[in-house]
Amino acid sequence: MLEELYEIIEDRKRNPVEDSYTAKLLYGEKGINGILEKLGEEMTEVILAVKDGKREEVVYEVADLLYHLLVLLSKLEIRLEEVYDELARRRK
Ligand SMILES: N=c1c2ncn([C@@H]3O[C@H](COP(=O)(O)OP(=O)(O)OP(=O)(O)O)[C@@H](O)[C@H]3O)c2ncn1[C@@H]1O[C@H](COP(=O)(O)O)[C@@H](O)[C@H]1O
Repeated sequence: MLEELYEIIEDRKRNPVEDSYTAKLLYGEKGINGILEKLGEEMTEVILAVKDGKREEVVYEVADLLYHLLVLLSKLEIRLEEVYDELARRRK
């Protein structure tokens, strides 16, 4: 799932169609700061949902957070495999 979504994001990077939220994030005038702002907001929304004990909202907000993390990785040209390799390196 994460790989598939990452590939769709990469496709939007190559072919930035006008109605794409992803393309707006990747090529917005705020640059990487726009993506970082959204990540901060989404992390806060996860924390608030956890504190409110709203399980369904936690799932929803974590999905938002993962999507925005993938957009960040794509912007920085970091492949998911690099993150997987790092996790594998730490595995005990
Ligand atoms: N998985 C996602 C996804 N998750 C979250 N979001 C967007 O992230 C934003 C979350 O922001 P907020 O929580 O602040 O909600 P909001 O108030 O609607 O957002 P803003 O108006 O404040 O930006 C929403 O606009 C969501 O639509 C996503 N946008 C796109 N995707 C996937 O990305 C791919 C490419 O989509 P497009 O870029 O739309 O073509 C497709 O496979 C989509 O399913």
